[in-house]
Amino acid sequence: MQFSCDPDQEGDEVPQYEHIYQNDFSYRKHKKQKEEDISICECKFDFGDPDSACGERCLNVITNTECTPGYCPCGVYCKNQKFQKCEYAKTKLIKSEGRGYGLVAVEDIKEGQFIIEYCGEVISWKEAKRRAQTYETHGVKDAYIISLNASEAIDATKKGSLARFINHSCKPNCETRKWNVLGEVRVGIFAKESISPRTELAYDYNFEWYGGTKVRCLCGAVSCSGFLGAKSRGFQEDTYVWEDGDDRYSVDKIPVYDSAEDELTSEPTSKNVESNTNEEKDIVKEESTGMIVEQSDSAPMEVDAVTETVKTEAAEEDSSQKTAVISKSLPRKRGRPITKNVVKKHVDIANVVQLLATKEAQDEVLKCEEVKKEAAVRLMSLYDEIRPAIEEHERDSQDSVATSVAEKWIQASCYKLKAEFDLYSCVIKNIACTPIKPRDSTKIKAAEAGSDNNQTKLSES
Ligand SMILES: C[S@@+](CC[C@H](N)C(=O)[O-])C[C@H]1O[C@@H](n2cnc3c(N)ncnc32)[C@H](O)[C@@H]1O
Repeated sequence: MQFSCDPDQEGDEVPQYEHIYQNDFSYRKHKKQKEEDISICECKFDFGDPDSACGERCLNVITNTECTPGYCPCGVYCKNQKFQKCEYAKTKLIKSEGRGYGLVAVEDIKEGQFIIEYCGEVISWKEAKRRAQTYETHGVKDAYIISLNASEAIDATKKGSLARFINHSCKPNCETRKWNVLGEVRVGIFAKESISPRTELAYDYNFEWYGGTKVRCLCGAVSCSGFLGAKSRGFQEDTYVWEDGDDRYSVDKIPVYDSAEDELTSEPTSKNVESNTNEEKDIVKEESTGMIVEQSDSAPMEVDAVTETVKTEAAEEDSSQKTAVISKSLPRKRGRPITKNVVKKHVDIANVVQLLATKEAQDEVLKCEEVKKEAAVRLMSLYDEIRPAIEEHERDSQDSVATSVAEKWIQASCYKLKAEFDLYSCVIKNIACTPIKPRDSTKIKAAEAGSDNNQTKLSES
């Protein structure tokens, strides 16, 4: 159904989208929860203790799983069906300064409280990327696609709940959490702290920037990172001028999109336009904005099979808890190494081998080098194999990389490190213990005159 968000504001354009209270599954069927997959808690309802009905101590609550009606021992008293029953906090749609619409609390919200579900169309990642490109092409500035799981995203651009209006903040009072509801993963907005009425709700988008316009962040936090997606890998690689030991960066040439310029009105403060009670409402509309939903940034895995890279200090940024992410749709450049404060040390094995006088020593070093190359190739191809899992983890750290995948990665990484160690120790051993091959007769004579044949001459290299 369609509803108008702003019946009172004459002359204002109002957002046009279809309001939904449940995710839309046009692209695939909603999963049917199998009986053996239903998780039944051990709560027992006690009339004298209302908290006994699936509160904080409920095993399902602890594991972010909603109880299944008909199976919960607390029956109708079960309090762990908030997504299913749309038990949202009272909120109101407002015009936020410089950032289009936003959502504010209209009642006291407790820390940890479920506020609203982020509903939209459940689509594949492939479709999300395609749509993001299309939205961008059509000049859609706002992004409404967020990550759902390794293979799917939620697009609230055309169909969504009021959660689609929650803006980003670098110091947010809300966060996204994923819950398992009747066999499907659903995304909820939860309070990170207690929130008083008339306070705007905001969560950290962990926006991943892949290219295109850079949007100035207007969250107003003291710790604001300046741009949406500024903490993401793509943004930093594109924007920062890295030099050894120099953390300064240049933003001079960034073409900036200031969302304030797109404001429909110039009213400086929020104005209420709609509330999110569960009544059915008509939607208003307009082509919605394009955005892309991709993964958040986290410490990247680096694979460098060509040069030896020695990090002098941590190049990756802090990979603190990341939640949902919305980003531009350009494809990520894989395998692009982070170069901040990195010193490259290249050991030319061909040169080393030429120094060695005996064939045995040369063969030993060359064999170790082969093993090292194989280990690097193995790690590379493993990266390709497990990339979807890693990328999902980077997008959303709530989806942890499966143990089997992590084990494979650790094993291959250790194998590569050991191969490198073996190569370098083999080089050192042979340089130290093998006669150096003379390069010309002058050097031979000088060597014969000056020292024993067995003496190591590292300086002649
Ligand atoms: C999910 S929508 C939020 C609702 C949006 N304000 C609206 O009117 O529909 C995300 C978009 O809102 C804008 N936005 C959200 N937070 C912002 C912020 N802190 N600074 C600037 N723009 C922001 C950006 O254009 C972003 O792509």
